[in-house]
Amino acid sequence: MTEHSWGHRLRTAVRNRGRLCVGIDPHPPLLDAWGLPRTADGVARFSDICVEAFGGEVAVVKPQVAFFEAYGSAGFAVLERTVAALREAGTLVVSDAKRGDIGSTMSAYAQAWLGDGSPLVSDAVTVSPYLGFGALDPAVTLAGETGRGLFVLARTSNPEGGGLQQSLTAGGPSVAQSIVDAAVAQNRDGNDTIGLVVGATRGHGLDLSEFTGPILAPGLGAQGATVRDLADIFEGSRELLLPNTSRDVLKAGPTVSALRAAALRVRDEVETGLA
Ligand SMILES: O=C(O)c1cc(=O)[nH]c(=O)n1[C@@H]1O[C@H](COP(=O)(O)O)[C@@H](O)[C@H]1O
Repeated sequence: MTEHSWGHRLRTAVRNRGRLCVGIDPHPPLLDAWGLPRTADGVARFSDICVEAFGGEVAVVKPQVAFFEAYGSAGFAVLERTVAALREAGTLVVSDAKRGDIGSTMSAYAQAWLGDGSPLVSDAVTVSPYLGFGALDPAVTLAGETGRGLFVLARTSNPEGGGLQQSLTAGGPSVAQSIVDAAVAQNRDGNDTIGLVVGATRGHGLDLSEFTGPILAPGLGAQGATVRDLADIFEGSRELLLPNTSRDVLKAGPTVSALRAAALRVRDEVETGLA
């Protein structure tokens, strides 16, 4: 593993600041609760508060792109500033864009989220493998070259995911397991460029024993998963487990101090529960 690699950068961040990944999801009802307008300016204020509360405090922050995209170019401008400010503060940013397309188009998405000099450049991006894992190749290559990462959806936290993800491929393993296996093969260079998304809301039924990369586990809090569930579900694959929570922390806003305290409390609970 090189010092420049995503796996190395992430391990260092987690060692210094814990493994919790806090989401920035400016849902319209949260804007209301924070006394902010449902406009790009409201999202900007929301994001500034989050940057102040989480930047340099937690290892990883995951802005959910949809809540910015909803306001068009003004929303994207807020997202650009938010991502840059968090990275400037030393927090790793996983942009939750869930991109996935045919290879030639995937290359453009990869440039947008992982390319040096792109206005939206992030440390990692979430991607969907459901156009075929191989279609992600341009993003895999660029991430490897730039020391950035991908989080590939394998077994999602939502109840609707199972029908597709648990169905069996022609070769035998489930669709979700075939994604895990492809990620294991890609990570053989030791850089752990490929992470997986595996929800914390139920048993995943996957064999993760050969997977050494990061596992982003959403579902903690608002979707019902507890720290105890994380410990049970991810027994044996906890080294780079990054539990994600968004609304459960964000509901503590709008003051910076309350928001930061909520994030650090969940972070500490997670550290204790997974020790
Ligand atoms: O890729 C994701 O981050 C993701 C995958 C998944 O399986 N489930 C899931 O909830 N997420 C995201 O994780 C966040 C969860 O938010 P809360 O339910 O508020 O904690 C949202 O931004 C979701 O889009």
